[in-house]
Amino acid sequence: MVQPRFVRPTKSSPSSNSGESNSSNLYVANCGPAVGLSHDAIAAVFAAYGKVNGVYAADDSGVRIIISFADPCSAKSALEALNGRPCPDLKGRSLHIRYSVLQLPSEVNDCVPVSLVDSELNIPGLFLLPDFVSVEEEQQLLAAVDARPWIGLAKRRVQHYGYEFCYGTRNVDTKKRLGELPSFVSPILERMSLFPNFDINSASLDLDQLTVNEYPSGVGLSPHIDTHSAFEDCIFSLSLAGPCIMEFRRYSVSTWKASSADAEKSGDSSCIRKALYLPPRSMLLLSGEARYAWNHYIPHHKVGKVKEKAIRRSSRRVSFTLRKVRNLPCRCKYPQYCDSQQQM
Ligand SMILES: O=C(O)CCC(=O)C(=O)O
Ligand SMILES: [Fe+2]
Repeated sequence: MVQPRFVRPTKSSPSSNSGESNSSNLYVANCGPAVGLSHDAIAAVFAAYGKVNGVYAADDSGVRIIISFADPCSAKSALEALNGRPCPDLKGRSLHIRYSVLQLPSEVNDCVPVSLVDSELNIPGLFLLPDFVSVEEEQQLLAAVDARPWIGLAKRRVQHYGYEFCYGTRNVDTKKRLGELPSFVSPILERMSLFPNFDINSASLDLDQLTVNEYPSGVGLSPHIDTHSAFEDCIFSLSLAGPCIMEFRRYSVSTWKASSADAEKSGDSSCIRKALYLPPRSMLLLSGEARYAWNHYIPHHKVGKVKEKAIRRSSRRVSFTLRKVRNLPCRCKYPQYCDSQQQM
């Protein structure tokens, strides 16, 4: 079954009025499977306010969920009773609750024209190299990760090497080094200098963190900027097994907190949108402006349109995201998106 998609009501949305809403859906932060609270346990608490149609993961964090009530009055009562207070039946956790609205399929599918080459996007610091690995190397890399244990998230599977990536904080624990990167990525690391115009400081090329993502068809990734304080300038992503469309969004009004999908949900800031087709075996590099100021996003679609042709996602796409963990605060030129440079 396709999971419904929800967004927070915008200020101009007809369903919202000065923070009030007639939505029957609530966005609830600070509870979920990642803190030992099952969707059933959460549903039981909210059911005290009316019929609950469903509980859904709001994102991959495991601590943000959507409660869908049958009736808006139930949502209102639950919000008023539970928001901002410790909930004894949910391990005493304080719930942060807002209204959420169901996104219509037409809104989900409003796609931007998709480019096949990086230069067409005109985003400084974004590069795509097709055929970065051969078909044989692709098979070997897939076999190597398939021989190792996967970690199951709500909609996709992941593996972490070098340092573990924590989805709740979107950061790494620098004290928990898992070890060297596995030897199967060594040939890729040696090839990074193939990127043209490659005058980036070499410290950020000493890559020490690898996240392997396996996306089933139709599964994407919420818009985000990789946390500035977590990783250095260069972020590489190798696509294997299947293609995807990656969208890039630059929001005119944004804060670093907005990068964890909030920018998309808040709806109160306009953005420039561009999209690029990532074929299997290609390597993407996000650096400079592309890395620090643009959200990247993989739409949750099974079929995308590329140059008027429908492109069907294959049964899986596996990506290798290679980054360098940052040990000192970020000093980039984009303080509005930078958690290291926030004014208190
Ligand atoms: O799958 C990809 O290519 C991108 C993954 C990504 O953006 C991330 O792990 O932060
Ligand atoms: Fe990312």
